[in-house]
Amino acid sequence: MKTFAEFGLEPKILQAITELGFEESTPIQDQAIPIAMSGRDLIGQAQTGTGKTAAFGLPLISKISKEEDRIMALIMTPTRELAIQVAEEIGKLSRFKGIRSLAIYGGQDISRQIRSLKNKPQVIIGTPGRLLDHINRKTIRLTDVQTVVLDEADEMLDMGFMEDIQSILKLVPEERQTMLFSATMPANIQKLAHQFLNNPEHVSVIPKHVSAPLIDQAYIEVPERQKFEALSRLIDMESPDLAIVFGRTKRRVDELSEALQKRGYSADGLHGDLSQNQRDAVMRKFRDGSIDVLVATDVAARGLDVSGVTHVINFDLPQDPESYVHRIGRTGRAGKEGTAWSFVTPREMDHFHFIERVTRHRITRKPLPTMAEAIEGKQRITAERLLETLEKGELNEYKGIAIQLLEQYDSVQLLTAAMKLLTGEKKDSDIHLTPEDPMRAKRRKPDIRSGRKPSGSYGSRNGSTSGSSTGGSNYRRDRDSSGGGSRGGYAGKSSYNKDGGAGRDSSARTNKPRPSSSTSSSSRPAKRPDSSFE
Ligand SMILES: Nc1ncnc2c1ncn2[C@@H]1O[C@H](COP(=O)(O)OP(=O)(O)OP(=O)(O)O)[C@@H](O)[C@H]1O
Ligand SMILES: [Mg+2]
Repeated sequence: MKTFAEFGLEPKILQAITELGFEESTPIQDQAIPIAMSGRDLIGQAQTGTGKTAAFGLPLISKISKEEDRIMALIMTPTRELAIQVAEEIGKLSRFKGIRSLAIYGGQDISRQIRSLKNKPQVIIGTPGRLLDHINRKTIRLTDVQTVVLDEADEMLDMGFMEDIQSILKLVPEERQTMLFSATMPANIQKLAHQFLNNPEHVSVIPKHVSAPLIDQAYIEVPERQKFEALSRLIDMESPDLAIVFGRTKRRVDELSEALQKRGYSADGLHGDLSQNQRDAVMRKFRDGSIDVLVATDVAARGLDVSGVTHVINFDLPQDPESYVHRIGRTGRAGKEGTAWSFVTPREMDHFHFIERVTRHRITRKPLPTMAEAIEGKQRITAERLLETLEKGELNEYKGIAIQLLEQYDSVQLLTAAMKLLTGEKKDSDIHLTPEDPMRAKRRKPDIRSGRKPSGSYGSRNGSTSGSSTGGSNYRRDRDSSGGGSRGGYAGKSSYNKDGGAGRDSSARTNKPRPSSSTSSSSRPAKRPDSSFE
């Protein structure tokens, strides 16, 4: 760990870092910042929540002059919410230096973006489709770009952005610096690296486990039809400050957030079929704590940094181990602890063990919380709220009536009644969730059956700046070989697309804003239940 001053960053940037409360650099920052400052291409891998944004953001900002009136740096992200968040972090880091940055993403009024572009931002943070749209309209020119970052690089590849990225990078000068970052770097990232990077340095601070160390991981074996009861008991028992619940499909997210609301939880849903205004509103509510539970598809799995998220719950198991790592990584960030729970139906045990194996983490099995534990959890919270109110004081207005009541009734009984009222009865409303198909174990390739461990992306290159990730994650290779990226090696894959479409009516799907360019949409494999991220 270093102090940021040791990187030779200018005072105005150091001032911003101090203001953000960063005291020491994180390991990925230690390793990546000097290389990035030197101008070399870089592939950076480090656990979720360990400050990769600043690792690429600080060197990028330090190279740009305030006087520039051209786009000097381009950061691409797979989702809109992440583009917004990264733009905010870049904004904070460059505040005193006076660098102008702008998020460019689908779903937002394009003429508004065009107006903002007139302010001559030096840093653009965008999703590929909308970027291409601007490029085609000639509202964005990339001919002066010196630095390109692909955040969540493996996800961009996975979502089928390869062609879009190719088209975009063709327009960026070749003598640029290019950096790829993610917590997971499957072997096929080499394809990206090969094409777009020039003799990159690999920085990997993944120790033994790819998942972040401060996350307590557990699973509950539960049949599909009992999942909702399990969820409400779990939330009651654990009383999270903020929780993210991941569902497999958009329909699932809609049904689940509605069901939670019916039961009296403060929850809302996020997925790719909502309008951007709705998406923004949900994220705003979650960030300011006006909802406690965010129910989301994998659109929220990558990169999102919301402080106070104490719990991640995989209501449905994710499709692949990477997604598991990123989903649970929404908690346990920046040195804080977090808890991740996964619901596993009996038929999904093989798939779950596969996730355990690839992530090299044994996940503790826990029993379904009992009704008594759930009630106890709720009562504990009520007692805490009561005591907080007591400590805050300003209770005089209520004293008169309290004294009167105490003269007439037994104090224990009175308090008990007050607690009951505060805790609230569980509303026994009619909850119906459409069952989801189980997530199946992938078909094994011979090299896995022969006992070779999946390697490469989760390797134990222990803090080194090693050569490359050859060797590779086996299951990624399966996925590639089984259908050009649009179909994977997972037996149940075809159902995801079907469910994804069925989640909303087709008019909702056509709402999905697409870039006008023909380059971007048709070639994209619709491999996820919620592929309308960007
Ligand atoms: N040196 C630091 N000291 C304290 N906090 C930091 C430091 N660097 C970054 N942070 C904070 O840590 C949090 C996580 O950072 P960031 O979002 O960059 O993580 P990440 O590695 O990109 O994670 P993910 O893989 O999930 O995208 C942010 O709130 C960020 O402001
Ligand atoms: Mg990140």
